[in-house]
Amino acid sequence: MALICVFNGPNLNMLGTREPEIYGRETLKDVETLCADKCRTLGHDMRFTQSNSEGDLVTWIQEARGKADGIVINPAAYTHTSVAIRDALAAFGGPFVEIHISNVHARESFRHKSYLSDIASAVICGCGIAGYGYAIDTVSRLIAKG
Ligand SMILES: O=C1C[C@@](O)(C(=O)O)C[C@@H](O)[C@@H]1O
Repeated sequence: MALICVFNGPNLNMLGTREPEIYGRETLKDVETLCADKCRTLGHDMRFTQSNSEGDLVTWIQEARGKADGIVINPAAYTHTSVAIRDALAAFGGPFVEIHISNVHARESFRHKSYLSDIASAVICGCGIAGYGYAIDTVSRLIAKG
């Protein structure tokens, strides 16, 4: 049994009411339920967290080192700005998948740049919250491969 951490960045606590035409009407609780069901089906433990603070995300990634087997992360706006989150993920050592609910490449040009994508095992975007399930499937497969 593996441990998969699912980390969520700023404003994702407002899912469901935040720009629903872009992010849909499902809440972060719905995302958590989807991820928990997926991890249970695959036989994995899960830690699911959200923070509006960059430092919390960096600390959680550091804490995952040596404890978690893989990470699924939606860094939200920090995707486009954070060298600190990139550095923490580079030091993690295991597979991580970057996920975005919306298709960031079909949006404003500042969202086309990610500080993480080139070191991620995979990047999923534009699939809605279903993308979290695909990300967990991918991380699980990579963990099994070793
Ligand atoms: O907050 C978010 C959410 C997002 O990561 C997504 O899931 O589509 C896309 C980001 O550009 C944005 O800042």
